[in-house]
Amino acid sequence: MELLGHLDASMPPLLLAQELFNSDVDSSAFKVLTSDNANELFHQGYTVLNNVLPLSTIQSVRQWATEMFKTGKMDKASGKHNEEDDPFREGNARGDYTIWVSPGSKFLEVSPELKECVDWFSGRLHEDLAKVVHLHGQAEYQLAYYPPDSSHYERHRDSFPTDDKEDVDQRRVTAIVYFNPDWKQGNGGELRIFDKGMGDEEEKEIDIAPLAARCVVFLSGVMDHAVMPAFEERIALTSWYR
Ligand SMILES: O=C(O)CCC(=O)C(=O)O
Ligand SMILES: [Fe+2]
Repeated sequence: MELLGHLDASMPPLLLAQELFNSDVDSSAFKVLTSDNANELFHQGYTVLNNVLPLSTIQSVRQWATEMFKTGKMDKASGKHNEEDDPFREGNARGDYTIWVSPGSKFLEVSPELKECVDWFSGRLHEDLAKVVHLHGQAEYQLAYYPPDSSHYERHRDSFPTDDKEDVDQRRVTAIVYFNPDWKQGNGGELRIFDKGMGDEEEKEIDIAPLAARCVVFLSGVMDHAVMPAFEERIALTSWYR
């Protein structure tokens, strides 16, 4: 986070990331985004879509993920193994359990509903995002389970800011869908986004409720974010596009 502070001070990360946006976006060809979503992503670095998947799908995936957790099939995200997989993210900062669910993963064979979700991410959403932002085509997908013991994820960023279209290492866009049909105020687990704007105003904290079938999309190298302590089981599927 210290290095990020220095980088941000020399150049607002949103300004850098805006260099990765395509200038002639045909929003009439979008399948899931709206032109408002594309504008928000450019001007503020994040945007929210609601009701992106059927509630029946959401409920099945929730049940399946809970079962996977209870039968010990998910890995503690802070475990050593995962840190080696994903050195960017600090293990002890998070209390969730995860599995990687990229296309071809065995988990997608046993849960057709989870496959439906990953297909949505890797298909329609990815295609729309690629019209807006210069992307290389690689993506990763991770299902996360936060136990209801005030598990959380501390403030962090998913990648370093970049304006380099040839840089294939940095994640560019993060998208997250939530699987919490009965979420209410007090359950916790909000996604907190720290909105620094162009750095000339005071930072704003935006709390986004992890509502079922809601999808939050943000620029991975721009937005600091955290998961607030969860007091009910909290399930999310995250994708990172490079
Ligand atoms: O689940 C969320 O809302 C955010 C998760 C997150 O920040 C991450 O996995 O990097
Ligand atoms: Fe994150």
